Amino acid sequence: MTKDKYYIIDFDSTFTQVEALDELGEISLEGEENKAAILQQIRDLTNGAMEGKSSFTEGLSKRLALLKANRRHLKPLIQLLQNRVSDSIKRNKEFFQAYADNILIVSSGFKEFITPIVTEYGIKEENIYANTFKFDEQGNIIGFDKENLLCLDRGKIKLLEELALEGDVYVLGDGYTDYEIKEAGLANKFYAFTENIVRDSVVAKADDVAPSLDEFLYQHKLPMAISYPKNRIRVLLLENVHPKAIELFKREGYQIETVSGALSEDELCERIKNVSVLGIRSKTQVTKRVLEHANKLMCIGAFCIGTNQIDLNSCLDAGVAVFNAPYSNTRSVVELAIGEIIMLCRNVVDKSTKMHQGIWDKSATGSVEVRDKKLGIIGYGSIGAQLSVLAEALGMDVYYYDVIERLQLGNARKCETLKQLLEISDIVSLHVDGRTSNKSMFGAEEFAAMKDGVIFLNLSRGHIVDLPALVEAIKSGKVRGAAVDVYPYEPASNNEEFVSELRGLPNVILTPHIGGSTEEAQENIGTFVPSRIMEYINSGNSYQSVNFPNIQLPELKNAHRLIHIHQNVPGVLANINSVLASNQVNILGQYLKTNEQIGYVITDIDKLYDKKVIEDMRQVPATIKFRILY
Ligand SMILES: NC(=O)c1ccc[n+]([C@@H]2O[C@H](COP(=O)([O-])OP(=O)(O)OC[C@H]3O[C@@H](n4cnc5c(N)ncnc54)[C@H](O)[C@@H]3O)[C@@H](O)[C@H]2O)c1
Ligand SMILES: O=C(O)CC[C@@H](O)C(=O)O
Repeated sequence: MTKDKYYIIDFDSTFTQVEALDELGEISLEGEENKAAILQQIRDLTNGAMEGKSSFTEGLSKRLALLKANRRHLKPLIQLLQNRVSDSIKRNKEFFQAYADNILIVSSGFKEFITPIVTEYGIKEENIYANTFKFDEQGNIIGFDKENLLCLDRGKIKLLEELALEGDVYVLGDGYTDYEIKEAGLANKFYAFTENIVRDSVVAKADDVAPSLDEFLYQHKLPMAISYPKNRIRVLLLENVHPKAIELFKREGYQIETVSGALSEDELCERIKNVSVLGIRSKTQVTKRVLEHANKLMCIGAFCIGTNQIDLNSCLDAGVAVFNAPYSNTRSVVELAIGEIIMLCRNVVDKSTKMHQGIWDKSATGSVEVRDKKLGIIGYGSIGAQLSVLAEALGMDVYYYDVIERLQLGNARKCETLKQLLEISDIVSLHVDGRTSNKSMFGAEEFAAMKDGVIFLNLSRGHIVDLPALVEAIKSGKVRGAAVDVYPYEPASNNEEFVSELRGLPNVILTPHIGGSTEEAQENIGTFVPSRIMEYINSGNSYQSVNFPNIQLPELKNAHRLIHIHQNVPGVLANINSVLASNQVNILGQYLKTNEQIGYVITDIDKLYDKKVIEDMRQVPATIKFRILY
C-alpha cells in the first residue's frame, strides 16, 4: 500500500450526518425545562466555531458547561451516531478498509464517541486524532484535556504541523477549521463536504466541493461503491415541472437547474450541453438539432402524456431513453371534458358572461341534458376509455372510433369508420395522440360530416384540428358549442399573449392547455417520471420507456452490469460476447431486446474482471452508448 497520499477526514457533519455534541445535548438535557433554548445556544456555539466566526476553545468550554452530560449519556449517543453515519461513507466502507493506513480522522470532537464509530469502518485507532473528556468521580463531564492540541484555536493546524506528514494531503470536511489546514499550507487540497450541511463561508474557501464521498473518491480514482457520483448527473427541468420532481432528484443527489417556461430550440441547444436528464412538458420541442448538442444526455422525462414534441427516432439514434407519465393526468382530462360537455349543453359560459355584464337571460332555449345524448369519442386510449366510463355513468350513449382494436368498455359501441361516428354523434370529443400523421386529421370535411348543431371538444393536441375549419364551423352554426384546450401554437410562458381566431366566438370554452393541470395530476407526474428515470439510471431498467425496447431487469446483486445500446444491425451481440470471452469475463446474466432501430443488451458479470473489457466494449462496431453500473 502506497504511503504517499493521506486523506484527512473530519468527523462531525462529515463522517456522521450530525454534530455529536448537539446530539449529546438532546440526550443529557432530557427533562430540562428550557431544553430547547439551551440546545439552540449549543448549536449557535457549534456553528460559530464551524464557520470560523468565534473562538473554538472558548466555545467548547461553554458547550460542555451547557451540556451537563455524564458518562452514562455516551452509550445512547454512540448508538445514535452509528445510525447517523453519512450515507456515502456508509456505502464506501471498502475504501476505508483498503486505505486504512492512509486515512486519518482529525476532529475537534471527542474520542469517547468517535473511536467506536470509525473503527467499525476499519479506521485504525492510532489514526484517530480528537479531544478527550474529563470526568469527575460521578462520571459527569467537567471539561476536556487541555494538553490536546485539538482543543485549541487553529488546533488542527498545530496537530498537522506536529504530524509532519510526508506526501500529498487531502482534507475532507464541512467546517472552517478543516479549510484552515489547507490555508496554512499543510494540505494539497481542501474539499468542502456538503452532503449533510452546506456552510457558504466554507464552500467559498474550498478548492472543490464534494457533495458526497463518491465525488472525492471519483476524483482521486479510489475504490467506489457506485459507478459514478450522482452529483455529476445534471438535470435540466423546464416548464414548471412539479416541485415533487425537484425534491426527488435532489434527494437522489443530482444537480438540478430549473426554467419556468419552455426554451426555444436555440436556447435549448445551448443549455443542454452537459445535461444528463432533460425534463419537459408539452411545449418544449426536442429536435434532432437539440439532440446533436446534447453530449451527455441519457434520458428525457416528458412530465405529461404526449410525447409528440420529442423527436423519438433521433432520441433512439442518440441512445436517449424517453419516459412519460402515461396515466397520471388521465382522470383530470376526463373530468374537464365531462364538465365542459355539461357547460356547453347548457350554454353556461355565454350565460355567465352576460350575467357579469348585468344581463338576466333566463331561458331554456338551446339548453339540453346530457342524458341519452350520443357521445362520439375519437381515440379510445386511456383518456377516451375513461371518458367513456364516466359519460355512461351520466346516462350518455357512447360511440367510439380508434385505428386499433380496443377493449370495448361498458355499453360503448365501436364505429367502423370515423365518418360513421361523426354522423351519429351529438357531441364529438377528440382524444387521439399527437403523432405526425394526425396533423390536420380534422378539417372541413370532418366538420361537414357531423350533425348540425354538434358540440365539439379538442383536449388532445392543437395541430390535429384545422383551426380555420373549426372557426368556420362555429360561425356557420354547424358546431353550436366547442371546448378547446390545445392549439397549433401555444404561448411559451404565462407572459405571452394568446392570439387566436377562436377568441370571442359564442359558446366556446377556451382553456390554456390545462386538461392535465390539476394538483393531483401534477404531483403524480412529478413522482412517477423521476422514479422511471432513476430506475433507468440506477439499474438500466427501461420498462415503460416510450421509445426504448422495454426490459424489466432483476436487481443488481454482487455483480457489475454492462449496459450497451447499439444500432440494430446483425452481429452486435456476437461481437459483445466475443469481447467478453476474450477478456475471460464470467457472465452471470444477459438480457437483450431490440426494436427496429436499436438493440439494448444488458450483461451482468462477475465483479472481478480486467478493466480492459470496458474499453473493448466501447469499441464494438455499431455501439451508440455504453455504461457500466455497480
Ligand atoms: N389537454 C391536456 O392537457 C392533455 C392531457 C393529457 C393528454 N393529452 C393528449 O391526449 C392524447 C391521448 O392521451 P391517451 O393517454 O388517451 O393516449 P393513448 O395513447 O392511450 O390513446 C390514444 C388513442 O388514439 C388512437 N388514435 C391515434 N390516432 C388515431 C386516429 N387518427 N384515429 C383514431 N384513433 C387514433 C390510438 O390508437 C390510441 O388508442 C395524448 O397523446 C395527449 O396528446 C392532452
Ligand atoms: O402539462 C402539459 O404541458 C401537457 C399536458 C398534456 O398535454 C399531456 O400530454 O399530458
